[in-house]
Amino acid sequence: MKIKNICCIGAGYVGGPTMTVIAKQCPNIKVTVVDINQDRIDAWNDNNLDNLPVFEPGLADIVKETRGKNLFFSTEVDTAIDEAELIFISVNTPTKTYGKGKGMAADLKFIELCARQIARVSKQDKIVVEKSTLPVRTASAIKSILDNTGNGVQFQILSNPEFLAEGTAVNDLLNPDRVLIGGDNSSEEGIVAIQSLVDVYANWVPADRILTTNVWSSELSKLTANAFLAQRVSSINAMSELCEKTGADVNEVSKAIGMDSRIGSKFLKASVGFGGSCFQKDILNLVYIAKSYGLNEVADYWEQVILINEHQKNRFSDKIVSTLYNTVSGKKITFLGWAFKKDTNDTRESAAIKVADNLLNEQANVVVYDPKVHLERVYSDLDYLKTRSVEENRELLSVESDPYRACEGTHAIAILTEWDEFKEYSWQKIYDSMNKPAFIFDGRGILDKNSLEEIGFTYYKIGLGK
Ligand SMILES: NC(=O)c1ccc[n+]([C@@H]2O[C@H](COP(=O)([O-])OP(=O)(O)OC[C@H]3O[C@@H](n4cnc5c(N)ncnc54)[C@H](O)[C@@H]3O)[C@@H](O)[C@H]2O)c1
Ligand SMILES: O=c1ccn([C@@H]2O[C@H](COP(=O)(O)OP(=O)(O)O[C@H]3O[C@H](CO)[C@@H](O)[C@H](O)[C@H]3O)[C@@H](O)[C@H]2O)c(=O)[nH]1
Repeated sequence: MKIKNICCIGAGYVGGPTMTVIAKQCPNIKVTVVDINQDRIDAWNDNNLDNLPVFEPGLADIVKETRGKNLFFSTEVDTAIDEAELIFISVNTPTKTYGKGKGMAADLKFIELCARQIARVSKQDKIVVEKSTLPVRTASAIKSILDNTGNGVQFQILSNPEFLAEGTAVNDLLNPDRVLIGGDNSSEEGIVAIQSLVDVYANWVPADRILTTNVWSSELSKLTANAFLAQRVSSINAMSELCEKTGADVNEVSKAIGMDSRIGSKFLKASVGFGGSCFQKDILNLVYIAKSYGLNEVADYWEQVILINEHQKNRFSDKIVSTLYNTVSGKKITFLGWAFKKDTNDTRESAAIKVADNLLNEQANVVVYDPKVHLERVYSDLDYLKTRSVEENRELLSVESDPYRACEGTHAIAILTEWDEFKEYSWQKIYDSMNKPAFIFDGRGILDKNSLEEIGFTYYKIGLGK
Protein backbone atom coordinates (compact mmCIF):
# COMPACT_ATOMS: atom_id res chain seq x y z
CA MET A 1 0.00 0.00 0.00
CA LYS A 2 1.35 3.43 -0.91
CA ILE A 3 1.25 5.73 2.09
CA LYS A 4 0.05 9.28 1.45
CA ASN A 5 -1.02 10.42 4.91
CA ILE A 6 0.81 9.75 8.14
CA CYS A 7 -0.42 10.68 11.61
CA CYS A 8 1.85 10.63 14.64
CA ILE A 9 0.29 10.71 18.09
CA GLY A 10 2.71 12.41 20.50
CA ALA A 11 4.70 15.55 19.60
CA GLY A 12 7.55 14.96 22.04
CA TYR A 13 11.29 14.37 21.74
CA VAL A 14 10.67 11.41 19.43
CA GLY A 15 7.47 12.27 17.56
CA GLY A 16 8.55 15.84 16.70
CA PRO A 17 12.03 15.22 15.24
CA THR A 18 11.16 11.84 13.68
CA MET A 19 8.17 13.16 11.79
CA THR A 20 10.04 16.30 10.75
CA VAL A 21 12.68 14.15 9.09
CA ILE A 22 10.08 11.87 7.46
CA ALA A 23 8.34 14.98 6.07
CA LYS A 24 11.62 16.29 4.70
CA GLN A 25 12.61 12.99 3.08
CA CYS A 26 9.13 12.16 1.76
CA PRO A 27 7.74 15.35 0.20
CA ASN A 28 4.77 13.43 -1.22
CA ILE A 29 3.54 12.27 2.15
CA LYS A 30 1.47 14.55 4.37
CA VAL A 31 2.65 14.17 7.96
CA THR A 32 0.49 15.41 10.83
CA VAL A 33 1.83 15.32 14.38
CA VAL A 34 -0.86 15.54 17.03
CA ASP A 35 -0.78 15.96 20.78
CA ILE A 36 -3.23 16.67 23.58
CA ASN A 37 -0.83 19.23 25.00
CA GLN A 38 -1.90 22.54 23.43
CA ASP A 39 1.19 24.41 24.68
CA ARG A 40 3.48 21.89 23.01
CA ILE A 41 1.64 22.11 19.71
CA ASP A 42 1.67 25.92 19.90
CA ALA A 43 5.41 25.81 20.47
CA TRP A 44 5.91 23.55 17.43
CA ASN A 45 3.89 26.07 15.42
CA ASP A 46 5.69 29.13 16.82
CA ASN A 47 7.07 31.49 14.17
CA ASN A 48 10.10 32.05 16.35
CA LEU A 49 12.00 28.81 15.83
CA ASP A 50 13.93 29.39 19.07
CA ASN A 51 10.70 28.49 20.85
CA LEU A 52 10.36 24.95 19.45
CA PRO A 53 9.74 22.60 22.39
CA VAL A 54 12.70 20.38 21.50
CA PHE A 55 16.19 21.74 20.96
CA GLU A 56 18.24 19.57 18.58
CA PRO A 57 21.07 20.78 16.36
CA GLY A 58 19.73 21.20 12.79
CA LEU A 59 16.09 20.60 13.69
CA ALA A 60 14.79 24.16 13.40
CA ASP A 61 16.04 24.45 9.80
CA ILE A 62 14.13 21.35 8.72
CA VAL A 63 10.99 22.44 10.56
CA LYS A 64 11.22 25.75 8.72
CA GLU A 65 11.59 23.94 5.39
CA THR A 66 8.67 21.52 5.82
CA ARG A 67 6.16 23.08 8.24
CA GLY A 68 3.00 24.20 6.48
CA LYS A 69 4.01 22.28 3.32
CA ASN A 70 3.73 18.62 4.22
CA LEU A 71 4.37 18.79 7.97
CA PHE A 72 1.61 19.91 10.35
CA PHE A 73 1.32 20.12 14.14
CA SER A 74 -2.19 20.00 15.56
CA THR A 75 -4.36 19.10 18.54
CA GLU A 76 -7.09 17.72 16.27
CA VAL A 77 -6.26 14.11 17.02
CA ASP A 78 -9.44 12.53 15.62
CA THR A 79 -9.16 14.28 12.26
CA ALA A 80 -5.53 13.29 11.82
CA ILE A 81 -6.28 9.65 12.72
CA ASP A 82 -9.19 9.57 10.32
CA GLU A 83 -7.14 10.93 7.39
CA ALA A 84 -4.09 8.70 7.84
CA GLU A 85 -3.40 5.25 6.41
CA LEU A 86 -0.52 4.83 8.84
CA ILE A 87 -0.46 6.00 12.46
CA PHE A 88 2.63 6.16 14.64
CA ILE A 89 2.05 5.98 18.38
CA SER A 90 4.84 8.00 19.95
CA VAL A 91 3.48 8.85 23.36
CA ASN A 92 5.38 8.62 26.62
CA THR A 93 5.72 5.27 28.41
CA PRO A 94 7.15 6.29 31.79
CA THR A 95 7.91 4.03 34.73
CA LYS A 96 4.73 3.29 36.70
CA THR A 97 4.36 5.37 39.84
CA TYR A 98 1.46 3.42 41.33
CA GLY A 99 0.01 -0.05 41.79
CA LYS A 100 1.49 -3.33 40.59
CA GLY A 101 4.95 -2.88 39.13
CA LYS A 102 5.30 0.59 40.73
CA GLY A 103 8.84 1.93 40.16
CA MET A 104 9.66 -0.80 37.62
CA ALA A 105 7.07 -1.58 34.94
CA ALA A 106 6.25 0.73 32.05
CA ASP A 107 3.01 2.67 32.44
CA LEU A 108 1.00 1.84 29.34
CA LYS A 109 -2.09 3.94 30.08
CA PHE A 110 -1.24 6.52 27.37
CA ILE A 111 -0.71 3.74 24.83
CA GLU A 112 -4.05 2.17 25.67
CA LEU A 113 -5.84 5.53 25.37
CA CYS A 114 -4.33 5.96 21.90
CA ALA A 115 -5.41 2.48 20.84
CA ARG A 116 -8.97 3.11 22.02
CA GLN A 117 -9.09 6.45 20.25
CA ILE A 118 -7.78 4.95 16.99
CA ALA A 119 -10.38 2.16 17.24
CA ARG A 120 -13.20 4.62 17.86
CA VAL A 121 -12.29 7.01 15.05
CA SER A 122 -11.13 4.68 12.26
CA LYS A 123 -13.53 4.09 9.39
CA GLN A 124 -10.95 2.50 7.07
CA ASP A 125 -8.22 -0.11 7.48
CA LYS A 126 -5.11 1.30 9.18
CA ILE A 127 -1.54 0.38 9.94
CA VAL A 128 -0.71 1.19 13.55
CA VAL A 129 2.97 1.53 14.36
CA GLU A 130 4.48 1.30 17.83
CA LYS A 131 7.14 4.01 17.86
CA SER A 132 7.18 4.33 21.65
CA THR A 133 9.42 1.93 23.55
CA LEU A 134 7.20 -0.85 24.86
CA PRO A 135 7.45 -4.06 26.85
CA VAL A 136 7.71 -7.13 24.67
CA ARG A 137 4.25 -8.46 23.71
CA THR A 138 2.48 -5.08 23.94
CA ALA A 139 1.46 -5.41 20.30
CA SER A 140 -0.93 -8.20 21.24
CA ALA A 141 -2.65 -5.93 23.80
CA ILE A 142 -2.95 -3.14 21.23
CA LYS A 143 -4.34 -5.58 18.68
CA SER A 144 -6.90 -6.89 21.14
CA ILE A 145 -8.12 -3.36 21.99
CA LEU A 146 -8.29 -2.35 18.33
CA ASP A 147 -10.08 -5.50 17.21
CA ASN A 148 -12.56 -5.52 20.09
CA THR A 149 -13.48 -1.84 20.27
CA GLY A 150 -13.19 -0.86 16.60
CA ASN A 151 -15.78 -0.43 13.86
CA GLY A 152 -14.95 -3.69 12.10
CA VAL A 153 -12.05 -2.25 10.11
CA GLN A 154 -8.76 -4.16 9.83
CA PHE A 155 -5.69 -3.09 11.79
CA GLN A 156 -2.13 -4.22 11.24
CA ILE A 157 0.26 -3.60 14.14
CA LEU A 158 3.92 -2.95 13.48
CA SER A 159 6.76 -2.32 15.89
CA ASN A 160 9.23 0.31 14.70
CA PRO A 161 11.28 1.35 17.73
CA GLU A 162 13.28 4.55 17.59
CA PHE A 163 17.03 4.48 18.24
CA LEU A 164 17.82 8.20 17.96
CA ALA A 165 19.91 9.71 20.74
CA GLU A 166 19.11 13.21 21.91
CA GLY A 167 21.58 15.88 20.90
CA THR A 168 22.26 14.02 17.65
CA ALA A 169 18.65 13.24 16.73
CA VAL A 170 18.62 14.83 13.28
CA ASN A 171 21.79 13.12 12.15
CA ASP A 172 20.68 9.80 13.66
CA LEU A 173 17.38 10.05 11.79
CA LEU A 174 18.96 11.04 8.49
CA ASN A 175 21.68 8.36 8.71
CA PRO A 176 20.39 5.58 10.96
CA ASP A 177 22.61 2.56 11.66
CA ARG A 178 19.45 0.58 11.03
CA VAL A 179 15.69 0.93 10.93
CA LEU A 180 13.90 -1.95 12.63
CA ILE A 181 10.41 -2.98 11.57
CA GLY A 182 8.62 -5.86 13.26
CA GLY A 183 5.34 -7.18 11.99
CA ASP A 184 3.20 -10.22 11.33
CA ASN A 185 5.31 -11.80 8.62
CA SER A 186 3.13 -14.91 8.57
CA SER A 187 0.07 -13.29 6.93
CA GLU A 188 -0.34 -11.56 3.58
CA GLU A 189 -1.81 -8.42 5.19
CA GLY A 190 1.06 -8.32 7.65
CA ILE A 191 3.63 -8.54 4.87
CA VAL A 192 1.88 -5.74 2.95
CA ALA A 193 1.90 -3.53 6.07
CA ILE A 194 5.59 -4.18 6.71
CA GLN A 195 6.40 -3.34 3.09
CA SER A 196 4.38 -0.10 3.27
CA LEU A 197 6.54 1.16 6.12
CA VAL A 198 9.73 -0.15 4.50
CA ASP A 199 8.82 1.93 1.44
CA VAL A 200 8.51 5.09 3.55
CA TYR A 201 12.03 4.67 4.96
CA ALA A 202 13.43 3.51 1.62
CA ASN A 203 13.08 7.13 0.44
CA TRP A 204 16.38 7.80 2.18
CA VAL A 205 17.62 4.75 4.12
CA PRO A 206 19.67 2.16 2.15
CA ALA A 207 17.82 -1.16 1.81
CA ASP A 208 20.48 -3.12 3.70
CA ARG A 209 19.89 -0.96 6.76
CA ILE A 210 16.16 -1.67 6.93
CA LEU A 211 15.73 -4.77 9.02
CA THR A 212 12.43 -6.63 9.25
CA THR A 213 11.68 -9.13 12.02
CA ASN A 214 8.74 -10.57 13.87
CA VAL A 215 6.98 -8.17 16.26
CA TRP A 216 8.36 -9.67 19.47
CA SER A 217 11.97 -9.53 18.31
CA SER A 218 11.52 -5.91 17.36
CA GLU A 219 9.95 -4.93 20.68
CA LEU A 220 12.59 -6.79 22.66
CA SER A 221 15.50 -5.49 20.56
CA LYS A 222 14.77 -1.93 21.68
CA LEU A 223 14.98 -2.80 25.38
CA THR A 224 18.04 -4.93 24.70
CA ALA A 225 19.86 -2.17 22.81
CA ASN A 226 19.35 0.30 25.64
CA ALA A 227 20.36 -2.26 28.25
CA PHE A 228 23.61 -3.02 26.38
CA LEU A 229 24.42 0.68 25.89
CA ALA A 230 23.77 1.56 29.52
CA GLN A 231 25.71 -1.50 30.62
CA ARG A 232 28.79 -0.17 28.87
CA VAL A 233 28.51 3.13 30.71
CA SER A 234 28.05 1.40 34.06
CA SER A 235 30.95 -0.94 33.27
CA ILE A 236 33.37 1.90 32.57
CA ASN A 237 32.01 3.89 35.52
CA ALA A 238 32.65 0.90 37.79
CA MET A 239 36.22 0.82 36.48
CA SER A 240 36.55 4.59 37.05
CA GLU A 241 36.34 4.06 40.80
CA LEU A 242 39.02 1.38 40.65
CA CYS A 243 41.18 3.69 38.52
CA GLU A 244 41.00 6.38 41.19
CA LYS A 245 42.22 3.90 43.83
CA THR A 246 45.02 2.42 41.76
CA GLY A 247 46.58 5.35 39.91
CA ALA A 248 45.16 4.35 36.53
CA ASP A 249 43.44 6.85 34.23
CA VAL A 250 40.04 5.68 33.01
CA ASN A 251 40.44 7.58 29.72
CA GLU A 252 43.61 5.61 29.00
CA VAL A 253 41.90 2.37 29.97
CA SER A 254 38.93 3.20 27.69
CA LYS A 255 41.23 3.90 24.80
CA ALA A 256 43.26 0.76 25.38
CA ILE A 257 40.26 -1.55 25.50
CA GLY A 258 38.28 0.32 22.84
CA MET A 259 40.99 -0.31 20.24
CA ASP A 260 40.11 -3.98 20.44
CA SER A 261 37.68 -4.23 17.55
CA ARG A 262 35.68 -6.83 19.45
CA ILE A 263 34.98 -4.25 22.18
CA GLY A 264 34.80 -1.06 20.09
CA SER A 265 35.51 2.48 21.22
CA LYS A 266 32.04 3.99 21.54
CA PHE A 267 30.09 4.46 24.76
CA LEU A 268 33.12 4.04 27.00
CA LYS A 269 33.27 7.56 28.44
CA ALA A 270 33.28 7.55 32.22
CA SER A 271 30.87 10.09 33.66
CA VAL A 272 28.97 11.22 36.72
CA GLY A 273 26.34 8.69 35.66
CA PHE A 274 24.02 8.21 32.74
CA GLY A 275 20.74 10.10 32.59
CA GLY A 276 18.03 10.62 30.03
CA SER A 277 14.47 9.46 29.87
CA CYS A 278 15.24 6.02 28.47
CA PHE A 279 18.08 4.02 29.99
CA GLN A 280 16.80 3.71 33.54
CA LYS A 281 13.17 3.36 32.55
CA ASP A 282 13.86 0.70 29.94
CA ILE A 283 16.20 -1.37 32.12
CA LEU A 284 13.76 -1.28 35.02
CA ASN A 285 11.13 -2.46 32.59
CA LEU A 286 13.41 -5.26 31.38
CA VAL A 287 14.09 -6.29 34.98
CA TYR A 288 10.35 -6.32 35.67
CA ILE A 289 9.62 -8.43 32.60
CA ALA A 290 12.36 -10.92 33.49
CA LYS A 291 10.99 -11.19 37.04
CA SER A 292 7.46 -11.67 35.76
CA TYR A 293 8.70 -14.76 33.89
CA GLY A 294 10.49 -15.96 37.06
CA LEU A 295 13.93 -15.21 35.56
CA ASN A 296 15.40 -13.80 38.78
CA GLU A 297 19.07 -14.23 37.82
CA VAL A 298 18.48 -12.40 34.54
CA ALA A 299 16.67 -9.62 36.42
CA ASP A 300 19.44 -9.28 39.03
CA TYR A 301 22.10 -9.14 36.33
CA TRP A 302 20.52 -6.13 34.59
CA GLU A 303 19.53 -4.41 37.81
CA GLN A 304 23.24 -4.00 38.64
CA VAL A 305 23.54 -1.56 35.73
CA ILE A 306 21.14 0.76 37.56
CA LEU A 307 22.71 0.20 40.97
CA ILE A 308 26.20 1.15 39.72
CA ASN A 309 24.71 4.26 38.13
CA GLU A 310 23.13 5.33 41.42
CA HIS A 311 26.43 4.66 43.17
CA GLN A 312 28.33 6.78 40.65
CA LYS A 313 26.09 9.81 41.23
CA ASN A 314 26.30 9.42 45.02
CA ARG A 315 30.04 8.96 45.02
CA PHE A 316 30.47 12.18 43.02
CA SER A 317 28.54 14.25 45.59
CA ASP A 318 30.34 12.42 48.44
CA LYS A 319 33.65 13.35 46.85
CA ILE A 320 32.67 17.03 46.77
CA VAL A 321 31.67 16.98 50.43
CA SER A 322 34.74 15.10 51.64
CA THR A 323 37.13 17.29 49.64
CA LEU A 324 35.53 20.47 50.98
CA TYR A 325 36.65 19.47 54.50
CA ASN A 326 33.57 17.34 55.16
CA THR A 327 31.14 20.22 55.18
CA VAL A 328 29.41 22.14 52.43
CA SER A 329 26.85 23.76 54.70
CA GLY A 330 26.39 27.39 53.62
CA LYS A 331 29.04 27.02 50.89
CA LYS A 332 28.35 28.10 47.34
CA ILE A 333 28.85 25.30 44.82
CA THR A 334 28.44 26.03 41.11
CA PHE A 335 27.03 23.48 38.70
CA LEU A 336 28.05 23.92 35.10
CA GLY A 337 25.40 21.96 33.25
CA TRP A 338 22.02 20.54 34.22
CA ALA A 339 20.96 18.70 31.01
CA PHE A 340 21.57 14.93 30.95
CA LYS A 341 24.04 15.35 28.07
CA LYS A 342 25.23 18.15 25.82
CA ASP A 343 23.27 19.63 22.92
CA THR A 344 19.85 18.99 24.42
CA ASN A 345 17.52 20.93 26.71
CA ASP A 346 16.22 17.64 28.13
CA THR A 347 16.92 17.08 31.83
CA ARG A 348 14.97 13.90 32.50
CA GLU A 349 16.90 11.66 34.95
CA SER A 350 19.93 13.92 34.60
CA ALA A 351 22.71 13.03 37.05
CA ALA A 352 22.76 16.71 38.04
CA ILE A 353 19.40 16.34 39.78
CA LYS A 354 20.56 13.62 42.16
CA VAL A 355 23.93 15.28 42.82
CA ALA A 356 22.19 18.58 43.60
CA ASP A 357 19.68 16.85 45.85
CA ASN A 358 22.48 15.20 47.83
CA LEU A 359 24.34 18.50 48.23
CA LEU A 360 21.18 20.36 49.25
CA ASN A 361 20.69 17.72 51.94
CA GLU A 362 24.09 18.88 53.21
CA GLN A 363 22.77 22.49 53.15
CA ALA A 364 25.02 23.64 50.32
CA ASN A 365 24.01 26.69 48.26
CA VAL A 366 23.95 25.37 44.73
CA VAL A 367 24.07 27.76 41.76
CA VAL A 368 23.26 26.31 38.36
CA TYR A 369 24.23 27.50 34.90
CA ASP A 370 23.16 25.58 31.78
CA PRO A 371 23.14 27.13 28.31
CA LYS A 372 19.82 25.51 27.30
CA VAL A 373 17.91 24.66 30.46
CA HIS A 374 15.53 27.22 31.92
CA LEU A 375 15.08 28.05 35.59
CA GLU A 376 11.54 26.59 35.85
CA ARG A 377 12.80 23.24 34.54
CA VAL A 378 15.55 23.06 37.18
CA TYR A 379 13.10 23.79 40.00
CA SER A 380 10.49 21.38 38.70
CA ASP A 381 13.14 18.62 38.50
CA LEU A 382 14.01 19.20 42.15
CA ASP A 383 10.47 19.70 43.38
CA TYR A 384 9.46 16.42 41.73
CA LEU A 385 11.74 14.55 44.15
CA LYS A 386 9.75 15.92 47.12
CA THR A 387 12.90 15.76 49.28
CA ARG A 388 12.18 19.19 50.78
CA SER A 389 9.65 21.98 50.43
CA VAL A 390 9.32 24.03 47.28
CA GLU A 391 10.38 27.12 49.29
CA GLU A 392 13.51 25.41 50.63
CA ASN A 393 14.56 24.38 47.12
CA ARG A 394 14.36 28.05 46.05
CA GLU A 395 16.22 29.20 49.15
CA LEU A 396 19.09 26.77 48.68
CA LEU A 397 19.40 26.65 44.89
CA SER A 398 19.51 29.45 42.34
CA VAL A 399 19.92 29.57 38.58
CA GLU A 400 22.21 32.01 36.76
CA SER A 401 22.13 32.89 33.08
CA ASP A 402 25.79 33.97 32.99
CA PRO A 403 28.48 31.36 33.71
CA TYR A 404 31.02 33.83 35.07
CA ARG A 405 28.51 35.29 37.51
CA ALA A 406 27.54 31.74 38.52
CA CYS A 407 31.18 31.09 39.47
CA GLU A 408 31.82 34.33 41.39
CA GLY A 409 32.69 33.72 45.03
CA THR A 410 32.06 30.01 44.71
CA HIS A 411 33.93 27.36 46.69
CA ALA A 412 33.75 24.67 44.03
CA ILE A 413 32.67 24.11 40.45
CA ALA A 414 31.13 20.82 39.42
CA ILE A 415 30.88 19.94 35.73
CA LEU A 416 27.67 17.97 35.26
CA THR A 417 27.17 18.20 31.49
CA GLU A 418 29.84 18.10 28.78
CA TRP A 419 28.78 21.32 26.95
CA ASP A 420 31.56 22.34 24.53
CA GLU A 421 31.46 25.98 25.67
CA PHE A 422 32.82 25.01 29.10
CA LYS A 423 36.16 24.20 27.48
CA GLU A 424 36.37 27.70 26.01
CA TYR A 425 35.89 29.70 29.20
CA SER A 426 38.58 31.98 30.61
CA TRP A 427 39.42 29.74 33.54
CA GLN A 428 41.92 32.31 34.85
CA LYS A 429 39.10 34.87 35.12
CA ILE A 430 36.92 32.30 36.88
CA TYR A 431 39.74 31.36 39.26
CA ASP A 432 40.36 34.99 40.18
CA SER A 433 36.72 35.47 41.18
CA MET A 434 36.43 32.28 43.28
CA ASN A 435 36.88 31.48 46.97
CA LYS A 436 40.24 29.81 47.66
CA PRO A 437 41.25 27.04 47.56
CA ALA A 438 39.38 26.82 44.27
CA PHE A 439 38.09 23.34 43.50
CA ILE A 440 36.85 21.83 40.24
CA PHE A 441 35.06 18.49 40.15
CA ASP A 442 34.94 17.39 36.55
CA GLY A 443 32.16 14.83 36.28
CA ARG A 444 32.58 14.63 32.52
CA GLY A 445 36.35 14.63 32.13
CA ILE A 446 36.30 17.50 29.64
CA LEU A 447 38.75 20.03 31.10
CA ASP A 448 42.54 20.07 30.89
CA LYS A 449 44.05 19.11 34.22
CA ASN A 450 47.51 20.59 33.64
CA SER A 451 46.43 24.06 32.58
CA LEU A 452 43.90 24.28 35.41
CA GLU A 453 46.46 23.20 38.00
CA GLU A 454 48.89 25.75 36.60
CA ILE A 455 46.29 28.46 37.23
CA GLY A 456 45.97 27.23 40.81
CA PHE A 457 42.83 25.08 40.83
CA THR A 458 42.56 21.87 42.80
CA TYR A 459 41.23 19.57 40.10
CA TYR A 460 39.38 16.25 40.45
CA LYS A 461 38.40 14.22 37.41
CA ILE A 462 36.21 11.12 37.47
CA GLY A 463 38.41 8.06 37.01
CA LEU A 464 41.79 9.73 37.31
CA GLY A 465 43.94 8.16 40.03
CA LYS A 466 46.95 9.79 41.63
N1 LIG B 1 13.46 10.70 24.13
C1 LIG B 1 14.16 9.88 23.38
O1 LIG B 1 15.30 10.17 23.02
C2 LIG B 1 13.59 8.56 22.93
C3 LIG B 1 14.29 7.82 21.97
C4 LIG B 1 13.76 6.61 21.54
C5 LIG B 1 12.54 6.16 22.04
N2 LIG B 1 11.88 6.89 22.97
C6 LIG B 1 10.56 6.42 23.40
O2 LIG B 1 9.58 7.17 22.67
C7 LIG B 1 8.41 7.40 23.47
C8 LIG B 1 8.14 8.89 23.55
O3 LIG B 1 9.23 9.52 24.19
P1 LIG B 1 9.38 11.10 24.19
O4 LIG B 1 10.70 11.38 24.80
O5 LIG B 1 9.07 11.64 22.86
O6 LIG B 1 8.20 11.52 25.20
P2 LIG B 1 7.61 12.96 25.45
O7 LIG B 1 7.07 12.96 26.83
O8 LIG B 1 8.60 14.01 25.04
O9 LIG B 1 6.39 13.09 24.41
C9 LIG B 1 5.25 12.32 24.48
C10 LIG B 1 4.06 13.19 24.06
O10 LIG B 1 2.90 12.36 23.95
C11 LIG B 1 1.78 13.16 24.30
N3 LIG B 1 0.64 12.30 24.62
C12 LIG B 1 0.48 11.44 25.66
N4 LIG B 1 -0.71 10.82 25.56
C13 LIG B 1 -1.32 11.29 24.45
C14 LIG B 1 -2.56 11.02 23.82
N5 LIG B 1 -3.41 10.12 24.33
N6 LIG B 1 -2.88 11.69 22.70
C15 LIG B 1 -2.03 12.60 22.17
N7 LIG B 1 -0.83 12.88 22.72
C16 LIG B 1 -0.47 12.24 23.84
C17 LIG B 1 2.27 13.97 25.48
O11 LIG B 1 1.47 15.12 25.68
C18 LIG B 1 3.71 14.30 25.05
O12 LIG B 1 3.79 15.55 24.41
C19 LIG B 1 8.72 6.73 24.82
O13 LIG B 1 8.18 5.43 24.79
C20 LIG B 1 10.23 6.67 24.86
O14 LIG B 1 10.69 5.60 25.64
C21 LIG B 1 12.37 8.10 23.41
O1 LIG C 1 30.17 6.86 26.93
C1 LIG C 1 29.13 7.37 27.39
C2 LIG C 1 27.94 7.52 26.65
C3 LIG C 1 26.83 8.08 27.26
N1 LIG C 1 26.89 8.49 28.56
C4 LIG C 1 25.69 9.07 29.19
O2 LIG C 1 24.59 8.21 28.96
C5 LIG C 1 23.38 8.96 28.89
C6 LIG C 1 22.60 8.61 27.64
O3 LIG C 1 23.29 9.09 26.49
P1 LIG C 1 22.82 8.76 25.00
O4 LIG C 1 22.59 7.33 24.88
O5 LIG C 1 23.81 9.36 24.10
O6 LIG C 1 21.48 9.61 24.87
P2 LIG C 1 19.92 9.18 24.85
O7 LIG C 1 19.21 10.26 24.16
O8 LIG C 1 19.49 8.79 26.22
O9 LIG C 1 19.86 7.90 23.88
C7 LIG C 1 19.70 6.57 24.36
O10 LIG C 1 18.35 6.30 24.64
C8 LIG C 1 17.47 6.51 23.51
C9 LIG C 1 16.06 6.31 24.01
O11 LIG C 1 15.67 5.00 24.04
C10 LIG C 1 17.87 5.53 22.41
O12 LIG C 1 17.00 5.72 21.29
C11 LIG C 1 19.32 5.77 22.02
O13 LIG C 1 19.72 4.82 21.01
C12 LIG C 1 20.20 5.64 23.25
O14 LIG C 1 21.55 5.97 22.93
C13 LIG C 1 23.79 10.44 28.94
O15 LIG C 1 23.61 10.93 30.25
C14 LIG C 1 25.26 10.40 28.58
O16 LIG C 1 25.98 11.47 29.12
C15 LIG C 1 28.05 8.35 29.30
O17 LIG C 1 28.10 8.71 30.46
N2 LIG C 1 29.14 7.78 28.69
